[in-house]
Amino acid sequence: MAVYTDVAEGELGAFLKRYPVGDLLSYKGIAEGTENSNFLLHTSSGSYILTLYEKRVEKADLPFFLGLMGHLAKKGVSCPLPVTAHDGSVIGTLAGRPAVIITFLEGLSLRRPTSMHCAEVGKALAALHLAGADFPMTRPNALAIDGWRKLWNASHERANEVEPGLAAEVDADFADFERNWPKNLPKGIIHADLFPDNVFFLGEKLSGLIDFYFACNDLYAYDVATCLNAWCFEKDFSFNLTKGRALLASYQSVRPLSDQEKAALPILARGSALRFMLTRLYDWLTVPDGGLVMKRDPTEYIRRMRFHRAIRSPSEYGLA
Ligand SMILES: Nc1ncnc2c1ncn2[C@@H]1O[C@H](COP(=O)(O)OP(=O)(O)OP(=O)(O)O)[C@@H](O)[C@H]1O
Ligand SMILES: N[C@@H](CCO)C(=O)O
Repeated sequence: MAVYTDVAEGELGAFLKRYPVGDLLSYKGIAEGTENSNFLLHTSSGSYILTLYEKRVEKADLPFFLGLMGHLAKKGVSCPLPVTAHDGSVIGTLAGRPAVIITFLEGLSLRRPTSMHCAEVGKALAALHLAGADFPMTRPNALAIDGWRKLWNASHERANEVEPGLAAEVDADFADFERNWPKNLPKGIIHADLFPDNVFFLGEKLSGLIDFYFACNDLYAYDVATCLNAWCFEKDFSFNLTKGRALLASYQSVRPLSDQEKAALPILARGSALRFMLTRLYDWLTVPDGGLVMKRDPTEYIRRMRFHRAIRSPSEYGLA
């Protein structure tokens, strides 16, 4: 459930008068999502999404996220467009939270993507990387190695409760990443959280990308590695080579990977698996049960870390 902050109808009606969206007809909270409070609005001019930003999104980062969506949409990436208020501002305040209205995207996210969907994602990710190349703002990745370290320090003591031996396993990974993490690969704007719940489809065609609230400047191949983790593993934690091949081939049909990027995929995929394991582990250990925050299982990403550790050649991901 991701409606942390409730909004009264009168308050919302008054807020909407600031935007060229017509009159409010109805609204409801959206259960999906974990980070922010989202509402679906129906107004006399159509459908919109209202987002109230909660704890993890820094207000100072909002101009980057919203500017990026506007930039990408202008360049033909199908993503929500922030609605500008009559006074020229984009970020307002509602129920004591920073609040934004974005356009509604048609489509559905998938629970069981096929290799055809993986191919669509690969192509869209590469198009996003190209379209972001001339975006003028920058944002460092708050969840790069230093950020992982903070999460790990906060979780280390209780890590073995989740999986016996996890503390020593992750300590060894950190030592490896701090020595060997690739630095000189092509870099630019990445989505950094392009999971199936953030991609909409109409049938087999991708209809849009959402949730740019982890977007930042980092290695393009790291974003590819995150997608391999999020899209190409089955529920039994096996890697689906057909899906990997489809995602990577269609990514490369738009933006070919260099030999260095290909060679780095195993360590990037392992690092990305650690990053999602750590945010999940932190929530698992710190967020009270039965609360509003949806906790995700960290062990799914421990399995992925182990899979990548055993990779001997990037061709095992289906790289041509
Ligand atoms: N522009 C949009 N068009 C249609 N639906 C949207 C749009 N933006 C968000 N949604 C809906 O709201 C839900 C939550 O959005 P979003 O993923 O941005 O939230 P979040 O709290 O940041 O979640 P998380 O970071 O966990 O993915 C989505 O799953 C989708 O159902
Ligand atoms: N995609 C993240 C959650 C929120 O960004 C995960 O699956 O852990």
